[in-house]
Amino acid sequence: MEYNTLKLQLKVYFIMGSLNCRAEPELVLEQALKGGATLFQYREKGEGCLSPDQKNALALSLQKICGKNHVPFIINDDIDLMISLNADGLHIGQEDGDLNQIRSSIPDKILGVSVHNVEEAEDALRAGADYLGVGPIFDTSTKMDTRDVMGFSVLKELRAAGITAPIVGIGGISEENAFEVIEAGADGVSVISAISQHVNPEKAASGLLERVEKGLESK
Ligand SMILES: Cc1ncsc1CCOP(=O)(O)O
Ligand SMILES: C=C1C=NC(C(F)(F)F)=NC1=N
Ligand SMILES: [Mg+2]
Repeated sequence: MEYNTLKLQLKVYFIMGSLNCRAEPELVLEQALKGGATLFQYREKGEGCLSPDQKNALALSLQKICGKNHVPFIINDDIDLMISLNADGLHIGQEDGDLNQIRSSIPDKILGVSVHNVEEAEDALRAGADYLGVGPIFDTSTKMDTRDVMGFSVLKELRAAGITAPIVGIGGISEENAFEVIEAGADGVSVISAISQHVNPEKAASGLLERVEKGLESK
């Protein structure tokens, strides 16, 4: 997908699985999209996450909600699920398989890769990644096995290295710090709990979008 279109879609990238939600996942997603979330990733991970059948059923239900709202639907890790649902894209980590092989198997899909430094970023882009997920920027209790918290510096380093590809920051991002994440060089913010744990996901999404837009204007 064209860089600029994808950069616009990365503004408020909501990620969620059944474990991350306070309320019913479908309801949380509906509200997040209503509030202005621009992209969605279904990430069913962690202790006690859904069984494959339950996961497939929830994925289908969430995909329909994204379709209704004309927001691309991305699957985390599970390429078979992505293919069986004909989802819009896949997000993978450094240890989720050979990137070149995955890229060639889904040439027309959005492919996102988690990276933690310039070297991983350049490798991912060479292999055909469409966007990079960079983090954890701040402390997070949502994912227990993250790399060390890196702060804004990694975003600045990637841009200083001449990387112009779409980048989204992730990890402990909220309305309070979203502006700085954009200023540091990200095209958007990716959040789980700031929306999924909020009593009003619609308000959470719109607040994040407003801070991201302000950050983009200031660059
Ligand atoms: C999936 C992932 N990758 C790096 S941090 C993280 C969790 C982000 O969750 P939150 O937005 O609640 O900090
Ligand atoms: C671990 C992850 C890191 N980044 C992203 C994204 F925000 F999509 F780039 N998603 C993930 N699941
Ligand atoms: Mg992964």
